[in-house]
Amino acid sequence: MVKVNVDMASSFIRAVLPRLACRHLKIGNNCNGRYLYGCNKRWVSSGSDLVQVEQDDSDNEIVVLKMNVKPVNACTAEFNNAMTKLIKDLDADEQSKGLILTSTLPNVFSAGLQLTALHGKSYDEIKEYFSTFQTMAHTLFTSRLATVAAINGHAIAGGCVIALCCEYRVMAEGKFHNGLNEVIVGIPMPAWVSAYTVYALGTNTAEKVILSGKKHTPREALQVGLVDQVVPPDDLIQVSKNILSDLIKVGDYPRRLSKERLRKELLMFSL
Ligand SMILES: CCCCC/C=C/C(=O)SCCNC(=O)CCNC(=O)[C@H](O)C(C)(C)COP(=O)(O)OP(=O)(O)OC[C@H]1O[C@@H](n2cnc3c(N)ncnc32)[C@H](O)[C@@H]1OP(=O)(O)O
Repeated sequence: MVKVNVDMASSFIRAVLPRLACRHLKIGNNCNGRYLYGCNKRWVSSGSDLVQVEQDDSDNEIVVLKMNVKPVNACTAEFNNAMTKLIKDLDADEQSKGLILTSTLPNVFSAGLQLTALHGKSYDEIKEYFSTFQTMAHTLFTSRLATVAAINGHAIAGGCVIALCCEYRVMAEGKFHNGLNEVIVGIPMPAWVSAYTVYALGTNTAEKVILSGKKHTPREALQVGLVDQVVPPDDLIQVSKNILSDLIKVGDYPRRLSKERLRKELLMFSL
């Protein structure tokens, strides 16, 4: 489990918990299902239905992961752990080449951290919860698989971070927002999230995006580079599949090693 920066956790607790005390958020939590895919020789499962797994091609090369934490895909600890397990299992499965990350919910990709997980919790419990999110993000960011985020709705704060961990981001047109609003909700941005954002957007734009806390429309998100493409909602998955197919055409070994080399300089923020 990765360590969470103590200053960040403590500022978060001071800044945000009083506001949370005023809200009573509820969240759905389904933990019964198991999702199998592929032929008899292999299977991957999150051990829960918080993430649904779909195989997408006869060669078992592409997997679609659908976040499924009603009502807004807030990242519960259970969800973070399920995602981490799934991505690690896929990484270990040589047949798997790429994954598309999307959501089962019609208008929300992810609302980020589960704010209710922080209310009334001890400092150590909050640190532990943060580390489940960071471990999940780190696992996705460093996955050997080609990764595409198919953003089918709002991607806020941690939801935007999950998308930034992917190599390519496609967003559906619509009345959705995409952004890093941490400073608005009172969270000093953790260094590792800033580093991932700089990696995706470049320093100057990342600074503007992070310090403004602005929530962008899909078109605005495209302009600042939070997403690479905006498409009609009905085309989202097919476009994502086409992109992923192109990404995995490249020889697996050179691609894998190059991705590792490109991203490894950021690992210091994640260990
Ligand atoms: C380890 C450090 C990482 C640091 C970086 C990450 C930080 C974070 O992620 S902080 C989280 C910041 N997230 C947000 O500010 C998003 C807040 N939510 C929204 O803006 C909206 O809910 C929405 C745009 C995502 C969806 O809007 P809408 O479809 O209108 O749904 P509602 O607002 O009515 O929400 C439905 C339901 O869900 C509850 N809820 C919303 N967000 C969260 C959340 N993040 N955690 C837990 N619960 C959440 C909301 O309260 C509603 O509950 P009920 O009133 O009980 O129906």
